[in-house]
Amino acid sequence: MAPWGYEKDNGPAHWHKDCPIANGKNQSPIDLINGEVKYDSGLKPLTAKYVPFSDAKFLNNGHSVQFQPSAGNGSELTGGPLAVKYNFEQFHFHWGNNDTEGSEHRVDGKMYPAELHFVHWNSTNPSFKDAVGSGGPNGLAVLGFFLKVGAENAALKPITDLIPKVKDAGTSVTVPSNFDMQAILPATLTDYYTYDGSLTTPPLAECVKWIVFKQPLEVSAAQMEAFRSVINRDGKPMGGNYRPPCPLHDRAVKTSFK
Ligand SMILES: O=C(O)Cc1ccc(OCc2ccccc2)cc1
Ligand SMILES: [Zn+2]
Repeated sequence: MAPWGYEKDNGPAHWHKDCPIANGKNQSPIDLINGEVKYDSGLKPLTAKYVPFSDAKFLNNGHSVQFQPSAGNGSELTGGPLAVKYNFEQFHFHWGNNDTEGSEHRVDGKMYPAELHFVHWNSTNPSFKDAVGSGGPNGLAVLGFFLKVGAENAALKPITDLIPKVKDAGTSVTVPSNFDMQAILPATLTDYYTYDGSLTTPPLAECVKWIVFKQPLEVSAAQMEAFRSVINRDGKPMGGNYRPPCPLHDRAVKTSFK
């Protein structure tokens, strides 16, 4: 199979051939149906402590644009449904070619124009890749933020301003060391959905504690257009780099809010 992607000939319907877990019972993303979620008063806010990175790249890997530090620097996530500390690994985006599509998770069937994922790995493992292969749903913790079109997002502007420099697959650029990743996050990380799931791209490992925030972040129309100018490995617009929702099977989706 050609390297996986989101086109007709290599998209989500093909992924099971290389990754049979694609048809597993704990796959992501899912449609978050408010009538079927269960409030859990034990779900406390999350705490993300992000330290500015001195050496990080913003890159186009052919299927997303991704902020990737060269090494850990003590940036970590704790609290919420998490039993231990998770180390920050990377963040990346999924988006559509118009404002009616683009997010991976959906809420009562509604898609947002984009979704931002902050990926963290369970610090009881020696590395990110070990955490992916550690078995069970506690290897990674991914924070999902829906993006909707509205005011310009000043915290994401240093990143969206770099997009023209990574228009083509395989390109990357150094991110200025004064980039403040913490500023992207809302002040309090309180209202979220959480469930056990998987990577939403191959290898589709079922190793993820998903934490999807109810409140979307806003980005301007110009910032959305910047994402839509990105080109994938086949020279086509990368927009549409989202996997459709997967069956919930017998999983529960819990909420930290009523
Ligand atoms: O945020 C997501 O879409 C989930 C997700 C998180 C991490 C991820 O890493 C891909 C990867 C996993 C193992 C080895 C190499 C690369 C792939 C998908
Ligand atoms: Zn993602």
